[in-house]
Order: sequence, then structure tokens, then C-alpha cells
Amino acid sequence: MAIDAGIEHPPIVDLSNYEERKEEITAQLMHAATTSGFFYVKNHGVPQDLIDREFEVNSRYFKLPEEVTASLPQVNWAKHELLGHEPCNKVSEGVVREGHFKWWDTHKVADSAYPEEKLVPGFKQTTKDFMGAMPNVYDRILSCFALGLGYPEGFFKEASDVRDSDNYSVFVVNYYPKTEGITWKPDTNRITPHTDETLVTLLFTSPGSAGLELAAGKDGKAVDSQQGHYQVESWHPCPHIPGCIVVNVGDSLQAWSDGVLKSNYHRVRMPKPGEPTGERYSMGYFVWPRYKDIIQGPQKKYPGITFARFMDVKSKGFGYTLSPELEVFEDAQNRNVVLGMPIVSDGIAAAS
Ligand SMILES: O=C(O)CCC(=O)C(=O)O
Ligand SMILES: [Fe+2]
Repeated sequence: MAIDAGIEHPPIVDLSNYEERKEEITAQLMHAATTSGFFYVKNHGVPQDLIDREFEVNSRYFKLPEEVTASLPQVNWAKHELLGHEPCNKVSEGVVREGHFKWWDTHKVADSAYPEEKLVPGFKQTTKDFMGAMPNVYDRILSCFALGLGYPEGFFKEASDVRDSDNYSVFVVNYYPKTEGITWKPDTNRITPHTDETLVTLLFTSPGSAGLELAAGKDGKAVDSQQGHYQVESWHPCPHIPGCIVVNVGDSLQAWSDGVLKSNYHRVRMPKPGEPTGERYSMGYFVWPRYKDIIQGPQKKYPGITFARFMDVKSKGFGYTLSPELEVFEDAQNRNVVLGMPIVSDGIAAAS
């Protein structure tokens, strides 16, 4: 795959002195995005203290009693309701993942995602500060991709502007409970293999956390794309690197670049012997275009559909692979369903 032999993680791109180094940064980002589809950014400008505090408030959130989290709006992929608490994904041996989805204030109901202030003091304000620090990171990355692809520099910036009431970019925190003391079936994942629907995703992983792996496009071989069954030949680690944000290209940018930039499969697998077995957190800032945007490149490699339509189809797939129903989630795990860009195109082709 694209990650050079002997290098154990996707490339690191330095964002410092952005204005002076824009051309060099663009070349590095384009190289990473056309190969592994994943890269790290350092000197990104998000204060470490803010990242630490955001992890801390979220860890208190996930300790709340179930009656509290159950009283919040519930994420339901099948119904495309993507705000509030995301019910656990579980297999017979135990819970593998739980989530929390937050939106910008642009959307009137955004505040309903949060529990009462006294239950997790500082949660809402810290989260708002944290989300507020994201555009400075993704604006620069998306400007470079626009330039690298031959679009006007502000093309993706305009589509991803959260001040637009049609932009529903979402901040998702994943909580993976500790795994020690449980014998998991081989190949159980903490998050099932998938691609992200985004332009780009900014992912913050908890210190020391392992298990995030990616498969570059050529390694993800479609076995039966109608059924969404894929066989991935090899997975490559994407470990936590202090001071770095993991960034990955999502399906929307793959579509808008006519497949030049790769939205690659990734998963979080259970720890291998010797890896940490404690709880793991990741904070994913999902940079979306507006629902009305048609995510299609000049070559028209993918169907000319709006992001809203794309999400309709993709949410159904997520409803299956991330189902809160034990039987459904286990079935997706057992069949090793990998939800990627091709199944979505197939789904759209079949539906239209
Ligand atoms: O937890 C991680 O490291 C990855 C999470 C992820 O892929 C996602 O939330 O889409
Ligand atoms: Fe993901």
C-alpha cells in the first residue's frame, strides 16, 4: 500500500508558517491524500490544554448513569437522527463502543445534546471552545486540497462553512470501554470497518491509544459490492502520535476529486496482546459540505447527487453496521461488512 515499507504510520504534515509554506504543504497533503488517504498534522494551532480538557469533560459525560444519557436525544442512523447520545454497539461478550454527537449553535436544537450543566460542569462551554478551534485547522487543509485539485481556493471552505444553516458538520466522541477481563471473539472490532462521509475528518485519539487501522484503496478488494461485503487484505496502524491530529479524506472529497483523493476504509480493532486494555476515547470532528451541495467532480466519476441524498443512502448502511440491536450489530461483525464509498454508489445507482 501507499505507506512506504518500514514506515509504521501515515505521513506527518507540518502546518506551521502556513501562508509562506502553502505550496509545499499542498504538495505534501496531496501526496498523502492520493495514497494512504490518512495523514497527521502537527503545529496545527489547537492548544494541547484545550484538547486535554475536551477529553476530560467527555470522560465525565460517559460516566453518567444510563437514565441520564437515555433522556437525551438519541442518535439513530437508520432514521438519520444525528444528535445527542449514540446507544452502545454490543456483541454477546460486551459493549464495544458508545458515542455522543454534538452540533454547532447554527442549529436551534444543538443545545439539547447536552445534559444539565450541574451533571457535567463545563461540558458545554469546553466543547464549544473546542469546536470553535476546528475551522482554523480544516480551512487550511481544505484550501490546499482545493488548490491541489484546481478548484478556487475557497471552494471547500464555502461548502464547509458552519455559519450556513444547511451545514450540519458534527463532532462525535467515541467511547470504547475497557476490554480487559473479557475474551472477545477473534476479529471483534471496537468500530467496524467503514469510510467517513466527510470532506475531511479531524480525529483526536486518547494518549497511548492503539487499534486504529486503515486499508488503502488497493488493499480493499470488493468481493460482492451489491451486498457490501468487502475483503480487506491488509490493515495498517495509525497510532496515537503526541501533538498530532489524525486527518482522513472522506467520501465527499473523494467524490469531488473524481476519486483522486482516497476515502479509505478504517476500523478500531480490539487490543492485541501487550497493547493497552483500558478505556479508549476518540474525538472526531466531521467536516461536512452543505446538504444542498452536489458532490461531483468535473469528470463525473460518481453520480451527481446532493450530499443530503448521499447521506440518506449512507445512513442506511451505518444503521446496519452501527446498529444498537445486538443481533444486527453482531451479524455485521460476523460477516465482516465493510461500509465504503462503492456500496454507497451502488446503493444510489440501485435506488435511482
Ligand atoms: O476511534 C477512532 O480512532 C476512529 C473513529 C472513527 O473512525 C469514526 O468515528 O468515524
Ligand atoms: Fe471513521
